[in-house]
Amino acid sequence: MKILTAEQLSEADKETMKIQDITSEELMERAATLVFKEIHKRLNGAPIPIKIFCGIGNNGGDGLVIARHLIQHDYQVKVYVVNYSDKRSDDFLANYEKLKEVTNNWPELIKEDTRFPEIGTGDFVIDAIFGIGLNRPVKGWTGDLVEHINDSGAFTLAIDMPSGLFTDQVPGEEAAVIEADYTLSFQNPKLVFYLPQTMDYSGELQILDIGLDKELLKSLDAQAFLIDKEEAAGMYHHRRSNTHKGDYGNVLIMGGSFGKIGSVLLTATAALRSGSGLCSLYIPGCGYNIVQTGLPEAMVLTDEDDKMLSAYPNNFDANVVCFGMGVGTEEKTKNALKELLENFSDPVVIDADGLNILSKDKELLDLLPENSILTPHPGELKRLIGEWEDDFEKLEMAKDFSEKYKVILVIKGAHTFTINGKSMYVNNSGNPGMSTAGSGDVLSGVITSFLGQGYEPVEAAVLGVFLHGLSGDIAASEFGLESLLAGDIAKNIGRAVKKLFERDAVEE
Ligand SMILES: NC(=O)C1=CN([C@@H]2O[C@H](COP(=O)(O)OP(=O)(O)OC[C@H]3O[C@@H](n4cnc5c(N)ncnc54)[C@H](O)[C@@H]3O)[C@@H](O)[C@H]2O)[C@@H](O)CC1
Ligand SMILES: Nc1ncnc2c1ncn2[C@@H]1O[C@H](COP(=O)(O)OP(=O)(O)O)[C@@H](O)[C@H]1O
Ligand SMILES: [K+]
Repeated sequence: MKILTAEQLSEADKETMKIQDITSEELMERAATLVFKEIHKRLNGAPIPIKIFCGIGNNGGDGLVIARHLIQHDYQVKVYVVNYSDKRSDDFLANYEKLKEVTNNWPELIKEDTRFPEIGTGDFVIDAIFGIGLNRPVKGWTGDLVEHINDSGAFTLAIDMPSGLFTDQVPGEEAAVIEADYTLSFQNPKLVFYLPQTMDYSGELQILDIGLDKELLKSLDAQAFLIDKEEAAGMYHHRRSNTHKGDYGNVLIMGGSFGKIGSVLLTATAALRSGSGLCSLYIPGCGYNIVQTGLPEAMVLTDEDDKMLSAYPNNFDANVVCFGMGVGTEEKTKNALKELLENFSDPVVIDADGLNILSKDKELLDLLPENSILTPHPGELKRLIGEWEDDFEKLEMAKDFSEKYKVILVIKGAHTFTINGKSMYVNNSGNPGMSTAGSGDVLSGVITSFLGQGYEPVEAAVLGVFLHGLSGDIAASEFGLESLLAGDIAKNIGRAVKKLFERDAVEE
């Protein structure tokens, strides 16, 4: 799904009104009624005190429409109008009048000197204060109200955006932002929902299709693409019957050092579990028995050094090489990487210490074959591209780096970002159980495998990241978050592929 900016979305609102010949009030009614239906589906008439905080713009207008429907369905609703300005929007005013027609319990005005209403932990708060129209940080008494809501401990549902959150910048230290438990956002996801600095504000996310014109949305340039099951399934290459192992790639994984042979074992297991036809490992001598015993399906070549990699096996005919897990950053090992980059012209996958070597000796970056895939976690990324002020700057720096060296960056995290020049792909699978040693090694194996099987490099990265996360989700549902081992992620890749083509109960 496309991630769009606030400007694109409000433009799409306006264009849709023209195309569908509807008023903005009608569009608001449509959007907010969908929100009401979601709430009604879950509350099912429960007599919980509902407190709706409405701004005076169109986000507040949504809040008023939701209030009207809830009142008409006999919910206990109290509406507060947060009077941060006197410039009420037309649709806010229209819906204010409509609300007065269905209740005598009129909205209460909250102004600068008003004592904030008490909010119990058992209340249900609806945040309709600011949406995508936010144009400056929320401070002063409005900020105090936002903090008051956050401190209440009540379940908070944000409409479109948690109030105080911008779509295109981080809120800033002093600014107040609603910490929502759930966000129902309109039409398309927003980038801030997925960035490490801001993702916690939105809580659980649901995107509501409010029926903006499909053709119009198709024509817009995405700020980024959110990758879910549907997008991943579209990238997957089905295996044909009439094939043999030579059709599925011959990958070489160069990794490990004394005490870190397990890492390369994880990568190779993941490559084979992801469908590689042939998988060979190039490791220091000390790992030979370990790997031959641990993974009989793999072939093993050893370096002349017993404890670390010191060379690249130039005579080995692989179609993809992955380098870096557990290798350390010794000079000898740097030479091994240099030899690889000087002798291999197809895309390579570089992870972990391979990245740290590149960071220490940036001249090596110029040797990277075009479309190579680099898979840094944030620490490795910082060493590679330098410090950033905030997540938005990080993404710009990463795009510049990707363009300059013509490589694909896979920035790992709760939502992994794959960056290919100006294009960004945001992963939407995975769970915190995957914050465990070796899960990155598994990811490199999955990506390497897909690259070896002939996927376009960016698809190998994006699909690999998604399946790695989905496999982690399957493993977590079996073992629980705490017990998840990186090896479990590798083992479940096949199940993850199957799941791509299963229909979820809710979709049916
Ligand atoms: N037809 C439409 O355009 C639709 C709009 N919808 C809703 O409309 C929202 C956008 O509405 P608006 O553009 O009216 O904007 P908001 O309701 O988000 O904000 C209202 C106004 O507050 C002012 N403001 C911004 N930051 C402020 C701050 N920190 N302190 C004080 N005042 C501040 C701005 O002048 C802004 O226009 C969406 O998020 C969505 O909820 C939906 O009803 C769907 C249809
Ligand atoms: N909270 C999380 N939610 C989703 N995925 C996660 C989470 N934590 C970690 N991961 C994933 O697990 C992997 C961790 O990689 P990395 O930090 O390199 O681990 P290691 O170096 O131990 O192999 C990445 O693919 C990352 O996206
Ligand atoms: K809001």
